[in-house]
Amino acid sequence: MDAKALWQRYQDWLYFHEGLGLYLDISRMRFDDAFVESLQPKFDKAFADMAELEKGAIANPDENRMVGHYWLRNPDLAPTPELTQEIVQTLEQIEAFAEKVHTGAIHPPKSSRFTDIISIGIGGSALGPQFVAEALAPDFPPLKIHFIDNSDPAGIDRVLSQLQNHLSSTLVLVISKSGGTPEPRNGMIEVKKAYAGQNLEFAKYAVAITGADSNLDKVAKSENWLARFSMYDWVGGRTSEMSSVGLVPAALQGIDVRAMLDGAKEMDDATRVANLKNNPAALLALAWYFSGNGKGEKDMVVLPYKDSLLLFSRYLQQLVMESLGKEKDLDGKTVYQGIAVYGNKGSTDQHAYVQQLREGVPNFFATLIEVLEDRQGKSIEVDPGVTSGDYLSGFLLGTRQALYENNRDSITVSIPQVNARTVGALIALYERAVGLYASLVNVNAYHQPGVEAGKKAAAVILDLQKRVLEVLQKEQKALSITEVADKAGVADEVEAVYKILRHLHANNRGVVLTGDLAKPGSLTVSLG
Ligand SMILES: O=P(O)(O)OC[C@H]1O[C@](O)(CO)[C@@H](O)[C@@H]1O
Repeated sequence: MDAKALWQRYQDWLYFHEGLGLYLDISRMRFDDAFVESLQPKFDKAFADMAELEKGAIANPDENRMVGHYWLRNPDLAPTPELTQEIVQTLEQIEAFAEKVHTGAIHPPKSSRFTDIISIGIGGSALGPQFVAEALAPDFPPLKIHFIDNSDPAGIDRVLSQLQNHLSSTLVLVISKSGGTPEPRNGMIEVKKAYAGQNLEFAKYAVAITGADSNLDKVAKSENWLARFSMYDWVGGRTSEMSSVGLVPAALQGIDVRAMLDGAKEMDDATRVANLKNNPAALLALAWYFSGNGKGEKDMVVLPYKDSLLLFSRYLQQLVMESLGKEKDLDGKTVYQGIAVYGNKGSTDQHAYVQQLREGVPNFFATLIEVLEDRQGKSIEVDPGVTSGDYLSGFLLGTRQALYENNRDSITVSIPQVNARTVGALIALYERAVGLYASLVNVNAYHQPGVEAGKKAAAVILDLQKRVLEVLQKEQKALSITEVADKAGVADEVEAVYKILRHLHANNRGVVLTGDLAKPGSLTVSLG
């Protein structure tokens, strides 16, 4: 296409949301009108599915659940007055709690103010709060947030050692929708121990954000924790940023949660429009479908050209991949769906993997996130008439152009600045795009059977460890790895047995491996 035709295509396909000042440009995706027409029936169905979902249909049939994250930013849409009231009241409770913490009306036993937060959670109970903190927390927040999002002992130690002199003024948020996920449970137990080590009564510092009557809720209730906020079963983990999961940490950090909800609501209104060209989420879904042939054949590379949006790509990775990455479609047919998402930030990645994007295997499409405002206030010139922001903008435009010239497609999303409204809008835009795309490819976007399978597999290994230790205790003599596996009744699992023993050995857990480490089959193991 010549420059004039491209300029025309740009204008033909440009979507602009006036209230949010948000642009979406899919002109550099090479679909044609016939393709768009061919998808129209699928879109008609996707819009109808979405309307049903918003009305409270069981949109997650496997878990027999409604999917209601849209009601969080427009409670009047909730299917019953009780739900509407609950959403409104929870928001008020969150704001009142944050206000009391900020003024010191709620304070720790040995200090007049809380100064820090440890947020313990994983997946959707961490990624949204992390993204929003990075994007929106003020430079000097009323409370500084720290995250524990793994069962990594060294990672937990790092957070605790940074806070060792401030634990007495650190609030702990334990966030888990199910209240039974092992990683946050482990994090909570370790953090609790650290508080006990400083003679601090954990319950006076701890806040639970979890489903009513979950294990976590029961613990928090019986130990009389400082506060409990409930998480609804009709909000999925990866779409929970605008529920108490995201709003409690955001409000505590002084982020304008109402503005975030407003931005999301405005975007929801725009993405509810049952007209492809006037609906930015539908345009995104169209572009994804085109690029990957409706089968995820191309990866989505997300490049936000703004440091504060660094974690957007990681946030989207869960939202897109956990929602769309499914073996079976809604009719039970094996489809292996999904779209792989990765990314970091532009223009930094120019000096990392963009080399491959520009010249290497063309198995992706890029999404460039542009922020029109360079910084708050004036910029100095780094060259005559040129600012750092001009460079960043130039790198973005240059990358988009170079990719296109080498037959690599891209989408550009532009927002006026990074603020609570635009961040809320971005989250809502992608939530809806994922929902629509899921309808186009006929998968359930709201369950995660693969993750459950992974959790079960980990439990099997922990059970194996128990049996292996029992054998060693009973035998009280050196054994080969094969003998341990045989005696534990798991001859088929000899390799897993070896790895468990190696891990215990490496951590001085009373297991000693003797022999040539390069030849695992020759090792003997004993308790030492
Ligand atoms: O909030 P929970 O129940 O601890 O779950 C954490 C995460 O685990 C998953 O269920 C599976 O990874 C995610 O969907 C969820 O965000």
